Amino acid sequence: MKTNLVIAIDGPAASGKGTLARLLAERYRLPFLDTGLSYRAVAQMLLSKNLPLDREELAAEEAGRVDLGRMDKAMLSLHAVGEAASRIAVFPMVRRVLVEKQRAFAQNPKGAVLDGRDIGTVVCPDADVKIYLTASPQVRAERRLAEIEARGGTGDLETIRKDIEARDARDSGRADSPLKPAADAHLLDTSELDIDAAFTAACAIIDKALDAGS
Ligand SMILES: Nc1ncnc2c1ncn2[C@@H]1O[C@H](COP(=O)(O)OP(=O)(O)OP(=O)(O)O)[C@@H](O)[C@H]1O
Ligand SMILES: Nc1ccn([C@@H]2O[C@H](COP(=O)(O)O)[C@@H](O)[C@H]2O)c(=O)n1
Repeated sequence: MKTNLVIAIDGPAASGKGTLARLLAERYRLPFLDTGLSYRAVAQMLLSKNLPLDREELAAEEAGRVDLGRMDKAMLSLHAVGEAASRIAVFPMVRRVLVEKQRAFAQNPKGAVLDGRDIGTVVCPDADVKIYLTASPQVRAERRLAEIEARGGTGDLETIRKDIEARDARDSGRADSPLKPAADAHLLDTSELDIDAAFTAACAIIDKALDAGS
């Protein structure tokens, strides 16, 4: 019987990684880390100090100050912070510092669920189960808009879709740890799956992998 379980969830912007990862962490009673927040935290620190986003050493210095246990999702969820995060995420020095912290989190004796862009490829290449979650850009933009509207905000679907596509292009196109499925990842397209159906499909993938390993 396996006593330690590491689950890696990767995928493009607004594919539902965080939503799924959180549900899986509850289901399998594992600690959960949204690694995107760590890149957002670095960006937020630079923005709040009026520091430029294009200086690798400065960004790496701020990365050293990130405390994974004290990241405030609500504060970091601004669109502008996500954009800035994807700019500093291209820097190898920043990635090195954050990946070390993320790996330490994944070393929890129980295991962990981590979501991001490079979990299955770089942070936890030996994860027990890797899921690459995706959905069409149109569906992702519709979900993002619904989320904004549910919070009382407004947005333009076309603009959101273009932003999502631009973010995906930057994340997939960078030289260090680009967004891509690990060779042994299970692909899960949720374009036509609601949250419950996506969760059920992911649990089936995980339970099958656990059965095969036991
Ligand atoms: N299968 C699904 N069906 C419908 N809505 C979904 C589904 N999965 C996630 N959502 C919704 O889509 C939105 C984006 O999901 P979420 O924030 O989990 O994505 P993400 O991949 O973590 O985003 P980011 O790239 O910003 O980290 C949320 O409003 C969430 O409730
Ligand atoms: N493992 C990761 C996680 C995130 N990033 C970068 O951070 C940006 C913001 O991430 P969100 O998931 O919170 O939207 C994202 O666009 C990536 O550039 C990363 O590089 N690696």
